[in-house]
Amino acid sequence: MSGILPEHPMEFRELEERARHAMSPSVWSYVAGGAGDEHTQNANRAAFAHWGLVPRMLVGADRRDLSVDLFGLTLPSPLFMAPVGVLGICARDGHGDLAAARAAARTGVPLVASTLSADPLEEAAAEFGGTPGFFQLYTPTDRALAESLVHRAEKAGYAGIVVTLDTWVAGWRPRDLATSNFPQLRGHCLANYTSDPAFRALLPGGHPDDARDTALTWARIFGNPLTWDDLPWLRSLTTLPLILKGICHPDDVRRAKDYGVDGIYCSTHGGRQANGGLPALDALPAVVEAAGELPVLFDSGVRSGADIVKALALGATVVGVGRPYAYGLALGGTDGVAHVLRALLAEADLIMAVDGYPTLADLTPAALRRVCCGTGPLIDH
Ligand SMILES: Cc1cc2nc3c(=O)[nH]c(=O)nc-3n(C[C@H](O)[C@H](O)[C@H](O)COP(=O)(O)O)c2cc1C
Ligand SMILES: O=C(O)C(=O)c1ccccc1
Repeated sequence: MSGILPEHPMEFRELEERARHAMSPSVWSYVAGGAGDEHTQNANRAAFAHWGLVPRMLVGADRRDLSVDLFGLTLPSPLFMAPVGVLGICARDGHGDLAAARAAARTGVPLVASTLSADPLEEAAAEFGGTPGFFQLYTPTDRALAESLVHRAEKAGYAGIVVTLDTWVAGWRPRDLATSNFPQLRGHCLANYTSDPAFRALLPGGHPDDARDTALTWARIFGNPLTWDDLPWLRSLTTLPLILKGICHPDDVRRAKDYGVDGIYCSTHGGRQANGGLPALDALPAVVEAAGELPVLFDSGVRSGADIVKALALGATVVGVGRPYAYGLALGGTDGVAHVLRALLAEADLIMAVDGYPTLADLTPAALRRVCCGTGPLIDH
């Protein structure tokens, strides 16, 4: 604050605005957009304004500890990068997965690497440095391919497998429909498939040289409408921590526990999949209660350090962001991602200092009050 201006935006609004100009219109509308009229996407954000942290004084919060234990790992902070399947096309050089992985190495903020990536999962893992990484699985209909992806992630050193359940079919996305634009159908971000022998075996010629064949084969096998009956098979694939993403109902949490999963990931996919749903933050308390000892990962609508603190107080073990770091990536590659993550963490840390909650253990629901009307509409553009 002594006169040197920051290179990257300090406010989410400006980050979003500048990212919009840095990205091509089709990438922008895919990343920024959501399902239907984006009511749920915006409600995800607005839900945070319905909670207020109650300041406590004379606590002596001059030192804070934001570290957290997750699956036996000690993370320096409770923030993570949610899986974003098009990081490759968000980055100017086409290697957004590597850039995000390098930002993870630099900040200690783990990346949940998407199945849909421009850089194969092994190459991303090689950039993690000492920071653990997680692999997000879109379970294909082809079981041999699912097994291959999980075993590759194990071999590459990933610390856990996140299985996304809410996206075996793409939601109703007017922005993408209006522009007839779906990146993977244009062959983007399929490196984990094209590098996999089990996927290659499904291609007409056994080789991914024909982009159209590759995209069509991908579209045919991408989405597996899993049921609870598939859970023993999924569980049998790995001894790594298994986390289910997209869980918002306490009964689903209890059932997942019965099948031996290690973590619950409460999310509404950033409002990209189903419109008209409840905000993820409103689902969180019941999910946390049902999860008991199991860690709860949370995302959807987090745009500030204050949002992180509120989600933690409502019981999240760790809190993820999606679009914000994708925007940082579009603006400034690894530096841009690290900037976004550090700004979020610095704000969370300062709020914990000023409001007198020096450790994560101090952040409980008792630190929050329900606020009647919030601050009016918050809209992602
Ligand atoms: C462009 C984009 C691509 C995404 N791709 C994936 C993905 O490949 N796998 C997945 O599980 N979730 C994916 N998500 C959902 C995110 O993991 C996360 O749930 C969501 O972005 C959180 O909401 P936020 O953007 O409001 O932070 C994607 C989100 C965006 C914005
Ligand atoms: O765009 C997404 O959010 C996403 O993860 C996805 C990936 C493939 C098909 C549909 C949605």
